[in-house]
Amino acid sequence: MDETFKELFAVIEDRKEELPADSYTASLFTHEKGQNAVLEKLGEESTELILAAKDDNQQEIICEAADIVYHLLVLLSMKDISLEQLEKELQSRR
Ligand SMILES: N=c1c2ncn([C@@H]3O[C@H](COP(=O)(O)OP(=O)(O)OP(=O)(O)O)[C@@H](O)[C@H]3O)c2ncn1[C@@H]1O[C@H](COP(=O)(O)O)[C@@H](O)[C@H]1O
Repeated sequence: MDETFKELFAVIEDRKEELPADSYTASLFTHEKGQNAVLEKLGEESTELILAAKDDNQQEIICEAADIVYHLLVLLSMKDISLEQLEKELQSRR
């Protein structure tokens, strides 16, 4: 799992750098709404996650959780926050 997060974050960082035209991730970095594009997505996906949980729909919960993790990593990258910084914060709470 650790590797999956690192690999996904590395792809997101690459997309931020290279901005390929066919990349959804790149489109979030160049969106006319600015950071609001990813913030709105996080809001929408959070609502969808809540609804999936209320419905006790395990598969839907997994999908929405994955959407949130992906968009969260995009937001961290947008704000120049590293995975190590997130890890450090989580470890400080142990
Ligand atoms: N993990 C993800 C990921 N999760 C969700 N999404 C996208 O997030 C978008 C929003 O999800 P929604 O549920 O709102 O779907 P939608 O109805 O199509 O939304 P709209 O875009 O139309 O508003 C969808 O277009 C999904 O494809 C993702 N897009 C990319 N990744 C990862 O990022 C990598 C790079 O992707 P590209 O940037 O597209 O090359 C991929 O290999 C994946 O590993």
